[in-house]
Amino acid sequence: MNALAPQPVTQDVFRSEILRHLTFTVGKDAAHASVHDWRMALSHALRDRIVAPWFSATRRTWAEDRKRVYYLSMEFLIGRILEDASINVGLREIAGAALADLGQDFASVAGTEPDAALGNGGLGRLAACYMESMATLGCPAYGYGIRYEHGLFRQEFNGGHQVEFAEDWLSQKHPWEFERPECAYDIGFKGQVEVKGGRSVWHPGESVRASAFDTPVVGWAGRWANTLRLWAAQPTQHFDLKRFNRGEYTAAAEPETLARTISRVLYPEDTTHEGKELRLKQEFFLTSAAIQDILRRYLDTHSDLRALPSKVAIQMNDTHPALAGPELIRLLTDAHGLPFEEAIEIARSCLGYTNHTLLPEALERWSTWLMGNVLPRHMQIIERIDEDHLASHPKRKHYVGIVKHHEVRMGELAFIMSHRVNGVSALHSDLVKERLFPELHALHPDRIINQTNGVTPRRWLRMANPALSSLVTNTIGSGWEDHLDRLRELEPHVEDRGFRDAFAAAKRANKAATSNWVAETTGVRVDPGALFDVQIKRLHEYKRQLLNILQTISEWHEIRENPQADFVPRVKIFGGKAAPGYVVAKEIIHLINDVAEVINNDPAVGDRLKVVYPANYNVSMAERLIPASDLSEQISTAGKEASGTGNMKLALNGALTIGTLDGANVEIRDHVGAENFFLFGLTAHEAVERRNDPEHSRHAIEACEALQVVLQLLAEGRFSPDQTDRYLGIVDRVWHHDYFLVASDFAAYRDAQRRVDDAYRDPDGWARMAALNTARMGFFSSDRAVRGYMKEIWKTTSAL
Ligand SMILES: CCc1ccc([C@H](C)CC(=O)N[C@@H]2O[C@H](CO)[C@@H](O)[C@H](O)[C@H]2O)cc1
Repeated sequence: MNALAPQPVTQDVFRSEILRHLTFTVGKDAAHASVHDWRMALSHALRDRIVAPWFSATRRTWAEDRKRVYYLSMEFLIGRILEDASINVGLREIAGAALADLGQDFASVAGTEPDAALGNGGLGRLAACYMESMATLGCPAYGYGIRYEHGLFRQEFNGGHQVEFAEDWLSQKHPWEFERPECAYDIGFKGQVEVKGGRSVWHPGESVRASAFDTPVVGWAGRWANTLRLWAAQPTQHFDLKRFNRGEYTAAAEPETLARTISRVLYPEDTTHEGKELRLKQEFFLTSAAIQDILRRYLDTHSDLRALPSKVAIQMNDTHPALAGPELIRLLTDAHGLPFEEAIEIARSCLGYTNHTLLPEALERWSTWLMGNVLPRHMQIIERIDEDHLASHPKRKHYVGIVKHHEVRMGELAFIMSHRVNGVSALHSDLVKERLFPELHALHPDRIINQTNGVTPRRWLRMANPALSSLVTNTIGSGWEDHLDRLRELEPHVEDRGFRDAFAAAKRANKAATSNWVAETTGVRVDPGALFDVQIKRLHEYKRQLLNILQTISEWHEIRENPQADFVPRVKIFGGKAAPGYVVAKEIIHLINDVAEVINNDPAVGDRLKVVYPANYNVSMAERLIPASDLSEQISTAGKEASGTGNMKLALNGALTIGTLDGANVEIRDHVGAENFFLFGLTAHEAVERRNDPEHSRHAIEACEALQVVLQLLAEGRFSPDQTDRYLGIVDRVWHHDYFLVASDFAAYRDAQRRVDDAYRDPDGWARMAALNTARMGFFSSDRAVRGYMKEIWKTTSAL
C-alpha cells in the first residue's frame, strides 16, 4: 500500500484535512481562526496532494535516468499559487465546498495570498508559464532562481506620481516552499587565481552560501510535478558572538547582513542594464549554485562528464545567467581536470540561450575591470573562449568577439557558448539574425531558431475566466485545458447566435464584476456596457502608452466639440509599473493620471469616456482585468516588442487586438484572421526608413490637425492647471525626439480606433469576432512552445 497515494478526495475528506492542518500545522482553533489561518490550512492540505505526483516524478526520473531540463532565470513572476494548484490537482470545486462547510469563502481566503512577484514583466512571467507547462507535459525539469526577500516593488500613486514601496511577500509564512538546508553551496567572489601543476586554482576573497528552497510545480491533472529551486544567500561564517559580547552589535551581524544582501531584492529594471556590481553578484550567485547543483546531481549516478549533454539541458533565460558557460567550463577543467577544448564542447552542447529584447540599453555589457575584479577566474575563461572562437573562424570578415572596448558582451558570450539561440516570435527571431547578431549568424547560420512565446491556458483561461471556461467546456467538452488547439472546435458554434450571445454574456458578467472592483479601488464609476479598452504592461516608451493617452485626449476633445454626436462609450484602462529610475516613463504615468482627473470629472463627457489606472499592476490584477477586456492595446513601435504575452492572454479571453505588426502580434493576426484584428502603423522596416527623415515627426504633426490640437492642449497646461509647463518636455519630445514614432503612427492609430468604434456598434458582429479570436488562439499555449524547446533545443521527451 503506497502511503503516499492520497486517499480518494471527497468533500468530507478534504474538509477534515483542512481542519487537521488548521489544528496541527497552524495551531489554531477553528473558532478563533483568521482568514489568513484558513489560507495556511488550505494551502497545506492542497500541498499534501501535490507531494505524491512530485515524489513519483522525481523517482521515475532517477529510476529511468531521464534527461533533465534546467531553466535558469533571474526572474519567476509566479503570482498567487493556491487557486492555480487547486485547479491543477482537480480540487478547486471540492476546496470551495469544503471551505463553505467550514463557513469560509474560497475567494476571500485565496485573496489574502500575496503575489510571489519575483519578476519584472514578460521574461519573468514566461518563465512561470513554462515551468507549469513543463510539468503538464511531464518534462523532467528544474527551475533555478533567486529567493528574493523583496520582489518587485509595490506601486502607489501620490498626486498622480508613481511611488515605490518595498514588497514584502515573505512577511507572512510562505506555505508552498520546502527549505532544503542540506542543499547549499559556497559561492565565491573576488580573490586571486593561482596556477598549480598546470591547473588554475581560484582563491575567492569572499563567499556566501546559497541555500535551497524548493517549491513543487504541479501540472494539469496532477500527473507530474517539477521543482522550482530558489536560492537564498546566507553567511558562510557564523554570527560573531565575541564581537557581540564586546558590544559591537552591528559589526557582529555584518557578515549576515552582507551575505543576505545578495538575495535581498529584485532589480526593478526591465530594459536598462545598470551594470551594478551587486547585480553581477546576484547573477553569478544564481548561476554558480545552479551549475554546482546540476553537476552534483549528475555525478550522483554518472561518472563520465563527457556524457553530460545527454542528460542535461540548460536554458539561459536571456543573458542574465550567461555566466553558466564560463562556470561550467571552470568546474569541468579546474575541478574535474578536463582539457579546455573538451569542456567548452560539453558546455556548449548543454546550453541554450533565449533572447528577449533588441533594445540596445537592455543588452548586458560588464566592464572587463568589474568582471575581472569580481570573477577573476571567469574573466580568464571568457578571454579563452574568445580566443578559441576567433581561432576557429580565421576567415571571418568582421569582429565577432565577446570582449570589446573593455567590455564583456554577454549576448555574444551566450551565443558563442550555446548550441541553440532563439528569439521569442517569428519577427523577433528574424531581427535577432538581421540586427543583433548578423556577424555571428553568418558564422553559425543554423544556430538561431525561433520559439514563439506562449501562455498557460490553465491560469490565463481556466482559472482567470471561469465564465468563459465553462461555456467552452459546455460547448466542446473538457480536455482543451492541455490540448488548446481543440478550441478550434468552437468555430462552427460561432455561427450559432445562441453561442455568440452566451459568449457576450460571459464577457459582460466579467465586466460587471470588474466595474465594481474598479469603483472600489479607484473610486471611478464605469459603465460595464462601455467598451473596455485595456493597455496593461510595464511602462516604456517603446510600448507607447503615450500614443494611447494622446489619442484619448483627442477623443475627449472630439466629444466636447460634438456633444450631440453618437460616440461609443469607452473605458480606457491602464495598468503598469515604471522602473524607479525611468524618468520619462514616470512622466507618462503622471500624464495619464492627470488626464484621467480631467476627463473623469468632465460633465460634458459623462459616461462616454472614462480613464482608470489602478495602482500596483501585477499578476493577480491581470487575472482580474483580462477576462473583462474588449480591446487589447498592443501598439508598440514595430520592431521593438520582442513578442508580448499579454497580447496572447487578452485574445485568448476574447478581446480584439488593436496593434502594429510587431512581435507576436504578427502571428496572432495570422491565426485569428486579419478581419478579426485592427491593424495599423508602420512596419518594422518602414519604421527604420521613417527615421531617415530627420523631420519625420514635424511632417506627421503638420499633416494631422487632431494631433496638433492635442499637443497644443498639453503645451498650454490643460491637464496640469497647477503647473502649466509640466508637459512641455513631452510635447518637445514628440516634436523633436520622437524615436518611437508616436507622431508618425498617430493618424493611423486614430483611424483604427474609429474602425473599432464601428465594429463595437454591432454587438453580435463584435461577439463573432471575439469568439473567433478565442477559437483560434490554440497555437499560443505555452505547451506548444515548450514542446518546441523539447524537440528542437533540449532534445528531451515527455515521461507521460
Ligand atoms: C538587465 C535589465 C533587464 C531585465 C529584464 C529584461 C527582459 C529581457 C525584459 C523583458 O521582460 N522582455 C520581454 O520578454 C517577453 C518574454 O519573452 C516578451 O514577450 C516581451 O516582448 C519582452 O519585452 C531586459 C533587461
